[in-house]
Amino acid sequence: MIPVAEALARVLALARPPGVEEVPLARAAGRVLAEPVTATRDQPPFDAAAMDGYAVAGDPAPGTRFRVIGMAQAGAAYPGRVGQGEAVRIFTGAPLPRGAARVLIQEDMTAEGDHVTLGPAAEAATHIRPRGADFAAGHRLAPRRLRPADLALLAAMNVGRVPVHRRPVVALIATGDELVMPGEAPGPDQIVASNIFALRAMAQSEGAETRILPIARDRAEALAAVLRLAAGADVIVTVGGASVGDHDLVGAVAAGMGMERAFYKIAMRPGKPLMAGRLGDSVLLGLPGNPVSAIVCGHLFLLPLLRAMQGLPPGPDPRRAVLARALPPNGPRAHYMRARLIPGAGLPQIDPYDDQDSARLVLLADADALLIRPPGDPARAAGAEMDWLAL
Ligand SMILES: Nc1nc2c(c(=O)[nH]1)N[C@H]1C(S)=C(S)[C@@H](COP(=O)(O)OP(=O)(O)OC[C@H]3O[C@@H](n4cnc5c(N)ncnc54)[C@H](O)[C@@H]3O)O[C@H]1N2
Ligand code: MOO
Repeated sequence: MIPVAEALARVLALARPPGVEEVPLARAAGRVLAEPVTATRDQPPFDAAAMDGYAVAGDPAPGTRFRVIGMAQAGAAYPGRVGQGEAVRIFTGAPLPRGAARVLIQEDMTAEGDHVTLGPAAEAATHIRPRGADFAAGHRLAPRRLRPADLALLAAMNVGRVPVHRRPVVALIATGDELVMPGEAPGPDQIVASNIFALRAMAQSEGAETRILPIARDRAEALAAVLRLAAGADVIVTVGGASVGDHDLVGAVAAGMGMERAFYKIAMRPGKPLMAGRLGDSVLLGLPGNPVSAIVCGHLFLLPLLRAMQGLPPGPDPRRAVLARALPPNGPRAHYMRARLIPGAGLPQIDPYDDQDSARLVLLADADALLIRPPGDPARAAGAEMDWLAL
């Protein structure tokens, strides 16, 4: 059994970036930018009016009267120059006419015919957005997962095609004679395959493309056939058949197909029988079958692997909370305890469930967090500060 941190390091060492592709901006949401992108223009590209009103020269005193000599609107500049005693009717977003130093907002002006007069309590602001005030040519957006505002920024930078990391392809394989797919009719000795649906959603949330393969029955040839179907995936995730029972075939079958094993068994609860290695061009993650074990291993190993493959910090990043109740000493394996968070003024409180059975999906679905107890963690009093991971 190796420690969790070492297992994670070995999993990450298996990661190979799946490469870079260019996608249209309209399809770049949630993708990870692969290299810095540089603006080739200033925004705004000219000094622009920030309000509707009148563009004038100088810094006129209250009561000044102007002759309106023309109009500027967004998309159509006033071609001439504005001089003393003159004003150009202007609208938000319009280029500021030459000679203008301020935009007087229309609420401060009284209009009569082709003249306007500045009222007594004019606003001091110039209401001008200088050229390049948002960004100048050369502004760089650094690699990151693209959020909606990033897409608007790239659009404003006039970047129509975006270099992004290719989505890792994840093949998910449930193993076991006892399993049927949701919606099928389970026999009397059967249950419904569940955890692969959580793993699939988790992988998709990290930008992966996922394929759920047929359930592999508990015979070596059947498992080998499904593993062959997974060829070409960047990551193959098997669930179940990882432990020491007579029907736990994943390690032996994958080894027979040439898997180079990185490790088998980790000092972690749940998740002890985790294995990882390289099978052909794929990283193979062999997760334990218990629903909670598989999903917790997904948070701790699959998601960091997918993030690393896309050039992101792998995480997971623990946060701090205070224990809502006392805990006895922990054993030799790190324990990732399902827990509820109770928000408070400072750090939240964290309250682990009494029942930490790795088959309890109801509790996992109810939980907010995994409370982390390191191997050999001593007894803890209520109020102790602890690390946790978000679910
Ligand atoms: N003698 C020992 N027995 C077990 C050990 C051990 O060290 N010595 N480890 C236990 C631990 S810890 C775990 S975790 C499980 C993991 O076993 P496997 O990975 O071999 O998983 P299975 O035996 O195939 O299944 C365990 C459990 O989970 C159910 N299952 C499997 N796949 C799914 C799925 N896709 N969806 C929902 N449920 C699934 C399966 O029916 C079993 O109930 O081994 C312990 N035993
Ligand atoms: O440690 Mo196993 O992965 O829970 O029940």
